[in-house]
Amino acid sequence: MPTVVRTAAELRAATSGTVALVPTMGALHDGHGSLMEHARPLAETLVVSIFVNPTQFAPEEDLDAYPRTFEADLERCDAAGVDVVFAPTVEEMYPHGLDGAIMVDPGPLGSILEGAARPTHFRGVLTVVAKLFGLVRPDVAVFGEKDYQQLTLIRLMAQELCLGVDVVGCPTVREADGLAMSSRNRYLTASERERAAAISAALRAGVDAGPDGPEAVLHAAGKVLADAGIDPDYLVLTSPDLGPAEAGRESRLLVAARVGRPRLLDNCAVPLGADAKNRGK
Ligand SMILES: Nc1ncnc2c1ncn2[C@@H]1O[C@H](COP(=O)(O)OP(=O)(O)OP(=O)(O)O)[C@@H](O)[C@H]1O
Ligand SMILES: CC(C)(CO)[C@@H](O)C(=O)[O-]
Ligand code: BAL
Repeated sequence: MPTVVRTAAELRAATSGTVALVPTMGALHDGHGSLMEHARPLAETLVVSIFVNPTQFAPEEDLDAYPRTFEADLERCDAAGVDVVFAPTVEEMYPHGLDGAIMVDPGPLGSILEGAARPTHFRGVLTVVAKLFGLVRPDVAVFGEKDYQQLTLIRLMAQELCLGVDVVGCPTVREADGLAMSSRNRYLTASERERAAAISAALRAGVDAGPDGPEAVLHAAGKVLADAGIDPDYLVLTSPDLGPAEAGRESRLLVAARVGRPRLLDNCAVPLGADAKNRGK
């Protein structure tokens, strides 16, 4: 079993050599498993953090209801060869309280897409990730592409604040019908769960329409969502770094939609126009 540590002092004693970190909020599934597998060969010590971070939840969100499955999480970490599970208390992470703390400003990229729907979210995410980097001192940290804007912002933060951590992204792990795995999928009823498959189907339709250009991509993806009765919060095509999409280039198609209780996210790469046609040859 991994060594479970709760404080910064215990963490220091438990880690040595090069360190890889996989930050999570627990309720671990195969998506997290793939991050651990990816991270395992990258360093001598593999640390997984499990911390449901209050500052990234708005008051009306599901902080209290967020699934907590610590014993099962430990088993999963054990199976993935994790050395250390860092599961701090809120007091350990926020010794000066949740309001009085210094917070990381995510800048303009933090207020679009997810940030438009959750205005304080990325401030909380970047702050806790910066703290985790400071506590764990990883050489490398691994995050999922499922939360693409989060990954983009963490990469940017590591560069701009010269944190000396190599930020690595991993592909999204999906259920058999294409739905991106997510801890919040458990909030879906059986009929919502069936309907939710349309989100990844919409992305696939968007990719297929890539050779015909950006408008065709958005139209094809939007139609699949509409046919399933899903009204997306956003469905956008951007450049890989979340700027404007450029014809003839690789782009990113991102979607967020509420299906019943949870807000589901997904995204994928979409080659556009000439680029997509060339790849098809
Ligand atoms: N299906 C997935 N494939 C790959 N990585 C994933 C997947 N789901 C989550 N991750 C990654 O795991 C890390 C921890 O995420 P988190 O604990 O919030 O899980 P989650 O399933 O995304 O939960 P939530 O439902 O709250 O969004 C993040 O880097 C996230 O991008
Ligand atoms: C990166 C993270 C662990 C920070 O709390 C969280 O946002 C998540 O699980 O994606
Ligand atoms: N994986 C993103 C965490 C959140 O929604 O708070």
